[in-house]
Amino acid sequence: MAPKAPANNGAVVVAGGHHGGSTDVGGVAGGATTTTVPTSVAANGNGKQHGTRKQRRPAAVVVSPMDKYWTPVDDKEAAEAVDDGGEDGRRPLLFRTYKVKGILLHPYRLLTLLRLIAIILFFIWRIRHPHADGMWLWWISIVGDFWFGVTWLLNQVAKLNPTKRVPDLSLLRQQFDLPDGNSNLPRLDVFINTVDPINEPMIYTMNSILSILAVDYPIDRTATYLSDDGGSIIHYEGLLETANFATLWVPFCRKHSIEPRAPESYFAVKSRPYTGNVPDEFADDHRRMSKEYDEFKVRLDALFTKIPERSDAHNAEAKEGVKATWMADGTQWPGTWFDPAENHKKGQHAGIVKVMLNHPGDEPRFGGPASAETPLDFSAVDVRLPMLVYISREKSPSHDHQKKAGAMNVQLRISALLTNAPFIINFDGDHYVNNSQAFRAAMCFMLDRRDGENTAFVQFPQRFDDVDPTDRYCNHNRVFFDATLLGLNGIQGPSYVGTGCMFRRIAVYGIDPPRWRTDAFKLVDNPSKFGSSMLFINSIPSAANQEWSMASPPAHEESVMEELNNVMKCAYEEGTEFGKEIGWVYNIATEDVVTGFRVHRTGWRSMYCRMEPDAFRGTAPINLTERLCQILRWSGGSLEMFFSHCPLLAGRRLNLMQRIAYTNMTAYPISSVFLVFYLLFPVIWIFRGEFYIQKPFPTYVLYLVVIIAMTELIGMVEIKWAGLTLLDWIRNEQFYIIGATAVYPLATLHIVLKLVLRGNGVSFKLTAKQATSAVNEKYAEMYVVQWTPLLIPTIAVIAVNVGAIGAAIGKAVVGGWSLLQMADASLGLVFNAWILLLIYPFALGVMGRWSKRPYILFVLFMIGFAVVAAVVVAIHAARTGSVRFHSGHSGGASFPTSWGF
Ligand SMILES: O=c1ccn([C@@H]2O[C@H](COP(=O)(O)OP(=O)(O)O[C@H]3O[C@H](CO)[C@@H](O)[C@H](O)[C@H]3O)[C@@H](O)[C@H]2O)c(=O)[nH]1
Ligand SMILES: [Mn+2]
Repeated sequence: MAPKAPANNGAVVVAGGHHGGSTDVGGVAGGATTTTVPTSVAANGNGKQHGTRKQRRPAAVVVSPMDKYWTPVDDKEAAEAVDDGGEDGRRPLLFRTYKVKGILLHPYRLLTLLRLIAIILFFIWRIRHPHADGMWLWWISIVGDFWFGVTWLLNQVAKLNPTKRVPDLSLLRQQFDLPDGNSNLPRLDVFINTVDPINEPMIYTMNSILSILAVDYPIDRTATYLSDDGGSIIHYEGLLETANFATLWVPFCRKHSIEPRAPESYFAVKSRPYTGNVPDEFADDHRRMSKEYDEFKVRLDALFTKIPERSDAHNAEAKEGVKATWMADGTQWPGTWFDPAENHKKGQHAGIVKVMLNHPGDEPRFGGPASAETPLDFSAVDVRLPMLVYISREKSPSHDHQKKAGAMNVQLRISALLTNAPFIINFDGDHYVNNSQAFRAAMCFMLDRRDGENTAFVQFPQRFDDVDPTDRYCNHNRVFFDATLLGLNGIQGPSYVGTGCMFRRIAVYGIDPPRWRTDAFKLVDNPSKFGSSMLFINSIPSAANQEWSMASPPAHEESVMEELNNVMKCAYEEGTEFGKEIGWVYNIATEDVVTGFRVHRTGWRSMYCRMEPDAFRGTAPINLTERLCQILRWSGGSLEMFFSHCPLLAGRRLNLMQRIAYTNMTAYPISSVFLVFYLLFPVIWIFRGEFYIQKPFPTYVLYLVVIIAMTELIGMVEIKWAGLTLLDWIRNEQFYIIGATAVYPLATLHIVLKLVLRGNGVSFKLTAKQATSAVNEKYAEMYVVQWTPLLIPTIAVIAVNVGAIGAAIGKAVVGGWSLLQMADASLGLVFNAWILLLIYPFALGVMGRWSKRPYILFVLFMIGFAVVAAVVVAIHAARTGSVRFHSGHSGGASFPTSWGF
């Protein structure tokens, strides 16, 4: 997204340097969609353009209402950059920095300060009044409230300086694209991972690959590496089909400048404005492509039957007893077989690397007119395809493969030998490029003159296609992606959260950023930590040079092929620093956060890049159980990181605020222990009458009301600057509570067991992706109830709170409450009802299909209250012989707290 360029600002940049007084920045290389609208042109002839004012409005970037409250803060720098016009080899200014306008920022900070004062006063007051009906509960709640206060503060301080950075695509184009259609942009290796063609439907992975191949980036400067952790021939042949289909799809995308460039998503939208240059051919081409794509999908599906049939035929001939899986060329598949056999099963097979599309060379190659083989006219389109490589690393039962992190470290070495691009971008198999300008956008940060060379990675937000409109399970994580990460962006940069992140290769290698290099600095101080491959070690210096450009396609000599085999062996990493100081970090369920942490700790910074339309999109687990498993992995991994890589002790290269942010990001599951206590506390209601956790009660409630109201106020300011909806905010609260009851206590327990008993941490369980195309019903997956013990604690919390409300009603019927007691009791009820409201999405989740009619849930709740109330009345009647109203004495265990927010 891009805040509107300030209209009357002399600093709206058109750097003169390279292009003299040229006003043409609308180069249409590779299907670019940039438009230039010169309003007045008065170049003064010396390369500086004082009289020129242009509104540059890249068509792919739309001004969003989310940007209303932001204002640019780098006008001066931008103006200076225009003045020196890139002279003396100075890099241009490729993004603009925005901060929240004072009208929101000042109240936001002030409210934070006021709430801090309020909670401090609250604690002082509580400590001075140690009165309660149960002192042990009082103590627990004091510790709990203190912990909530601290974590709230940790969470909040990292958000006090939100910073947005908006890439300037047209300036990048102007600075790096050459008039002859070539480009000076740096080279980029794309990593994409998959494990299983069923659990991660292959159609996603192949769509993702197609969208990457069709990206608007110099064709000879990207190479895509698919890592297949299943060693599956289906992926291998699927990728061959895809490479083949890409010869039509990619030129089609370029010819008509279509978006998005993943066919499944493209064809899902029925109509959209045309932005290409050959509108009269579009309708025909579109129809043909749609047909071709359908046929392509049929071919992909057919692989699941074709290959077994082919193999059966071969096996019948061979008659050896083993049922091998055969490749099309009549040789045995080195990876996993359909009928697993020794050395041909998951977790035990040879390594495979196969270049499917070779480097295309740096000369444009135009297609031909429509013909029998090529049904579309590509005579004015560059039909080259970027390089594409299939990798399946060696697996053996004697080695821990370290899941995704292990796969990525192999990609790191293979790509170093083949293309060795200074930059790397990574995708999960189900995430595709939704905005063809995304790679360029990330480059704006890497190449900017300010902190570009100290920037290790550019993280994009994760956006999802398959989430239901109300985002029941908070899959979008809007508060995190649109508020928290902008906060970090104002410190040392966003944390690395996985898919959709561009890296500087040497930062992944653990090398120091320029800012922290001393005179004694050596790029490779100790080669052996990189392992034994000299080819790999020798590739490091060129990876450090972002201008480094491969003159010719990589050679596939025998020696290189041999070395490729060597670096993907399980044993390669023995005695090296891979998984520790080099590459993606091992032995943790969230390799992403901890890898980013290591990079930040080395002194690098990172940048956050949101754009409109979304850069990348993917699928999210919308089944409650899958979603809970996912956050179990995340929270378990985070907590593990808190103990194994303690952010507080990270050293001076990690900004103090960043350290605080990482502490909060990793220690957050601990809060749940207190939270569960609070949420289950109403159980006392059911068995006892009056019960106060803090006396004098009215003052206590007053404090809580103030503190909670302030949280909500802060939240309301936050949703304004972050551009969130109220629902986004509520979902975030709700899922926090659901996580805190269902998952975080378990994650905490896991880690305690691991620390105390040296057991295993939380492991990486793949989230199953649903195949949307396979089912007719929308969000069908959301209605599936999959039983898991993870559901128990939250169900217990629901039961306790329904029980508490029912008991209160029952007691109100039979008890003789005074007005004051009634007031106390109703406060208690508000708390119970509030808990139920927060847990509501979970309750819907366990209702399965019934949740299509949410009123059923209310009916169930009512029945629950009535039943419990009736039981209370009945017990009372049994005890006293009759139902006498106005007897016993009962009160409210009113129980709001200051938790969490
Ligand atoms: O042995 C394995 C297991 C997983 N993966 C890949 O890892 C990716 C992420 O797996 P997924 O099950 O989709 O996890 P998510 O929770 O959806 O992933 C989020 O969280 C992960 C960390 O927990 C990050 O690595 C991801 O980038 C981020 O999208 C997928 O592409 C998998 O193919 C492998 O390559 N090998
Ligand atoms: Mn995923």
